[in-house]
Amino acid sequence: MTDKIPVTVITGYLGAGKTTLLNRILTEEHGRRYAVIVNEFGEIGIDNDLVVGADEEVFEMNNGCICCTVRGDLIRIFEGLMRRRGKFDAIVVETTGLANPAPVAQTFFMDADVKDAARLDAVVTVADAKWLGERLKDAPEAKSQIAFADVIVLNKIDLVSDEELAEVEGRIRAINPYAALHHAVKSHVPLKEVLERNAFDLDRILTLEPAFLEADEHDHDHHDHDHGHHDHECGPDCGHDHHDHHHDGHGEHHDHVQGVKHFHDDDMHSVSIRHEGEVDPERFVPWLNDLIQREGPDILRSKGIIAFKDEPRRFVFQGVHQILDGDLQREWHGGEKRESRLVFIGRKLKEEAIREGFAKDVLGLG
Ligand SMILES: Nc1nc2c(ncn2[C@@H]2O[C@H](COP(=O)(O)OP(=O)(O)OP(=O)(O)O)[C@@H](O)[C@H]2O)c(=O)[nH]1
Repeated sequence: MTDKIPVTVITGYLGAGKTTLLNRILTEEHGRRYAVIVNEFGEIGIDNDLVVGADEEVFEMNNGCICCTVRGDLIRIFEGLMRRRGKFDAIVVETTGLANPAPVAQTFFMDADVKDAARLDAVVTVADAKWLGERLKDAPEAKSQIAFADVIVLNKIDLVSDEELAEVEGRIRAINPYAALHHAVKSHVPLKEVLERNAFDLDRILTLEPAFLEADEHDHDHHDHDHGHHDHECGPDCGHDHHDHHHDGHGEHHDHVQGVKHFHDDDMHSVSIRHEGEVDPERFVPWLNDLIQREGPDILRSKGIIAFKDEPRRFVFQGVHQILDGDLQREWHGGEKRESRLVFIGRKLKEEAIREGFAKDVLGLG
């Protein structure tokens, strides 16, 4: 797994700050060499001119917005890149003009050659703090981009008040409580928070946000519980769960929970399941496959770490819509609790049915 080239997919709504982030990646001193694939649907290489001072080569995909074309193009470009392996350390795909990052992300699970050579490191969604709230109401693709994210750069915070920021962050968290979230001006985030994070090491995703998970599972309707405090009410020692909240000298905040209001999104949300113990792979795998086949159009992302009976290694899976990928990875450590945790993020998920299915089909209860 480690010798695979990490691929970062940057997505986000029109004008959110993706090119600004890409420029940062290409110009900042980080000692790494990035190959960049820019996705210019129906446009003629405008972004190329905006990518300043890049030593790296920029590959363009000019085509229509159709999944197969995207995959075909990406695979072709990717194969070309792979012939020059050794010239770069990682790949960044910017999906400008492509509302839905699914076909790009799926390529890394579907195509055998691509899968052997590369791994999807993270989907990074750049969001416009000023306009995201509106776009979440009227643009389904803006919502999907939030749901897909492993990392969210909440950009343009210079244009909003603290209250507006708390609101938009709350709305993001209602859809995706799992992504690492960074506030930014001009997409200024420490690049180590965005690139080569191995965000698919699900340990982080499945353990970092317990407060949000609890809230999401049990407290949908209470907008003013513990996490609904405003900044001025909540000092550094207040005891609320601030996670890794810190300043890095540029005014950005990371994984910022403080002051965030809690919302429920009627349309897009997440379901997490935690089973404190092992499961039988003979029961689990068919259940998961069946669920993903049935509900795949609505499940945008699925992720999990599973403790299989009589198996010393952890089974780790992830998926984009119906495309699932999973394998046995490292062994469970001595002190580690053998438990199974799964997360589904999607549209109008049938939460009760998913839970009941897990209890009945996997655990054999009821
Ligand atoms: N006020 C403010 N403007 C910003 C910030 N970040 C980017 N911008 C501006 O927003 C505009 C859009 O930024 P881009 O980086 O081109 O956004 P994009 O997501 O690549 O846009 P498309 O490629 O058109 O989808 C530019 O004029 C940027 O200078 C920010 O944090 N604050």
